[in-house]
Amino acid sequence: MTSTTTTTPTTGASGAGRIEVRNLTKRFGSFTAVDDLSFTVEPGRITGFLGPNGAGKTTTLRMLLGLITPTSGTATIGGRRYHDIESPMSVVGSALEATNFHPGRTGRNHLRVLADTMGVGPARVDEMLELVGIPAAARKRAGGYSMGMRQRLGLAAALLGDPQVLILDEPANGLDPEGIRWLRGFLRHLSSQGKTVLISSHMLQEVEQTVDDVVIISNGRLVKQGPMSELHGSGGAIVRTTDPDALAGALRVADVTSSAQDGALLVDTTDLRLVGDVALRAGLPVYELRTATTDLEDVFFQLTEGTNRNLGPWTPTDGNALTGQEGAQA
Ligand SMILES: Nc1ncnc2c1ncn2[C@@H]1O[C@H](COP(=O)(O)OP(=O)(O)OP(=O)(O)O)[C@@H](O)[C@H]1O
Repeated sequence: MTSTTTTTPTTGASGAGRIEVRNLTKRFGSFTAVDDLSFTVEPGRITGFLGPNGAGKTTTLRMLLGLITPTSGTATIGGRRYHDIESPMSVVGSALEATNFHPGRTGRNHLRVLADTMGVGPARVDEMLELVGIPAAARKRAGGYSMGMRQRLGLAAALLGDPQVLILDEPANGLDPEGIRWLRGFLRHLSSQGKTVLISSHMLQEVEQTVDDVVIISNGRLVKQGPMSELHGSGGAIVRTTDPDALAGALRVADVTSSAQDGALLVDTTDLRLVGDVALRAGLPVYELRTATTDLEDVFFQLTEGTNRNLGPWTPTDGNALTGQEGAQA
């Protein structure tokens, strides 16, 4: 998959598509759902916003989208709070959940109503339905949609205004493997156009092949921000040869430490070429040489374990609970 990063006029040095969250806190009564959270999301990249259930992801996204008011701190898009953006839907497209459609209305009508409020023509509606792969289904009532179809309709709605920034809450939920593959390619295409793509998930593995960067939270607090590649860790390299002791000695001379592991050597470098060259000079055959990747499930668990709280005092009772407009101003 290509990952070309082009800069569009809207993503220049002004950081028009940059999301900045600074010291963001949200308390519900005495319960702190989001706790002094700061992170940045860059244009032209896909960022995974990750954390276990109840970590505070949706609450953060709702603050970013002006649906609830922060207790303190700021969340801005291109330097402005959502409510201060002139025509927000042409700057930010979002899908906070996939169940929020009027069941009696067809997918296409749903989009047309939205398009009307945004001053977008009907041709764009059909174009978006085509783009997300549900042009035929769009003539059916949304009440009969599968979860995957609702996700696609939500995506089409988010894209109607051709926004610079896309914010999707658990977009892979309900998609089959083919759907997830499609979503990955689709989001990659958008980010290669310079758009900012932020997607939340409670499963690192679900998005590991999709995202460039991660922001991991637990208990409402940041536990890690950085490129996805960092999570795979500099776990060193694994090398297998006929005489591990001899190779360990040769590596030591080259200033590289190593230790025995299951008949192979775990080498303290990720420079595979160096290890191969050392083995060659030592006259040792190499049967296996690879980067020692870390198990992502373990990484996620280690980063968030012990800090994960149980669900807070409030649990949504139905699918629409999280779209409540508490604190929202039109
Ligand atoms: N309106 C509210 N009133 C009280 N508590 C709330 C409210 N909204 C969310 N919470 C609580 O805040 C915490 C964070 O919830 P949030 O939905 O943001 O988590 P999440 O990371 O999105 O989790 P999930 O992956 O399960 O959607 C949870 O414990 C939740 O019960």
